[in-house]
Amino acid sequence: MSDNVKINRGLKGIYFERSGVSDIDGAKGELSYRGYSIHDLATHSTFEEVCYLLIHGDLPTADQLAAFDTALKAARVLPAPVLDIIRATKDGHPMDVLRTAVSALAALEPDSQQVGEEAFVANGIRLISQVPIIIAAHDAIRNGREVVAPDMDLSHAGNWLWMLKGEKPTPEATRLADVDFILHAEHGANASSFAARVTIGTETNLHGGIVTALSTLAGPAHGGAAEDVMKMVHEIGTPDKAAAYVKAKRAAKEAVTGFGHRVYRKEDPRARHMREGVRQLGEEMGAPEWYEILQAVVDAMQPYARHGLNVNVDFYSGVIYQLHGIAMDLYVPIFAIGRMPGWIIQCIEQQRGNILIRPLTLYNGPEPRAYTPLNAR
Ligand SMILES: CC(=O)SCCNC(=O)CCNC(=O)[C@H](O)C(C)(C)COP(=O)(O)OP(=O)(O)OC[C@H]1O[C@@H](n2cnc3c(N)ncnc32)[C@H](O)[C@@H]1OP(=O)(O)O
Ligand SMILES: O=C([O-])CC(=O)C(=O)O
Repeated sequence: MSDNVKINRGLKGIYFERSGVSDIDGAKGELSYRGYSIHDLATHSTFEEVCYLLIHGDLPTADQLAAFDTALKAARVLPAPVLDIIRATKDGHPMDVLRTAVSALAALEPDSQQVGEEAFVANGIRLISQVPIIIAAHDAIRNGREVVAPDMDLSHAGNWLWMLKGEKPTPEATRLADVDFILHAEHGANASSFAARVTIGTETNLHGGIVTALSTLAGPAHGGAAEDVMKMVHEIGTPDKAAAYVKAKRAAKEAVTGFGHRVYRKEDPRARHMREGVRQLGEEMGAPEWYEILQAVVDAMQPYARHGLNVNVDFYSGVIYQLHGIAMDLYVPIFAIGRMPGWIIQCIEQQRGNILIRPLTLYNGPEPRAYTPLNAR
């Protein structure tokens, strides 16, 4: 095989498709959804509005938003066999349980087999509502609590917190979860969205794409980072130990989790909103030490920042969840709640004028050789 072929390992810097959904300027550290800055959306919008924006292309009018919200609320229901499957798998990692439950929905809900834009939008809206319910139901079941019934008066974020905890969330907690979902909603050709596109490229249904995306999100190099950051914070223990921790990691050439990004060379623009959330919440709850440990890690990583190594979105989110008393293994599923509209619209984009995604690998195995039968080896 030719030595002249250029291999783009990890598809670094490769454009494989056009997309009208989100724009990332990695050099400037900027992100927008459908032309709207992430900062404006995180400050002024709700997750429901952002879902509408991502899926339909424009911000909704009040009537459009009300109709969209009604459709989302109508979908706050799980078929009983899915709850049985959650019970049967309750001791697994919540991400495995979530993926299994979404797979079960594909088998149980006849509409899920349909393809085409209309079907993807309808099934997408249903899944946006079902995913947080699966996560909350699993957490209740594994802790021996009753599954909490959805509250149709609450927003998407409020209802998720209500079903998770069984108590009405404060407006502040609801808003923090809402902003977290907005910030995680969409991010171009990230690994899980790309994987979903590969699946949809074979002309399969939306549930298949979402199951692929969930599998891909789970790893520590992608959505699993928030959980790892929290483990790191616990391991460090106090701010004065952060510098030694970072030094040891760098000496061992190991990644400091929550830092680094394939595209951003400046700070991930989403991190600023999460940082402010951690700082404020920590102060309000009389637990400022978590923020202080995180900032001590940031200080210790300063020498590497000039190489483009900065915090990413997952650096701060874990501490927010911890302050809310949410179990560490739920951090990746929470990311999935936020990323649902991004996956859905990318699956929709992929199937418009679809092309099978099928790159090449350059063979570097053994030269052709004679086959030896088993009894002669
Ligand atoms: C929502 C998200 O998915 S955001 C990402 C969440 N993941 C994490 O936080 C895990 C930690 N980070 C990482 O593992 C990586 O930065 C990734 C996987 C996110 C991106 O990786 P890549 O784009 O492949 O970057 P790459 O691995 O080429 O790194 C470039 C250089 O920065 C270094 N580097 C990258 N990330 C880190 C890190 N977190 N800590 C220390 N060094 C790092 C690499 O060692 C490499 O150095 P070298 O050029 O001297 O070999
Ligand atoms: O874009 C990426 O590679 C990872 C990321 O930040 C995300 O999915 O939000």
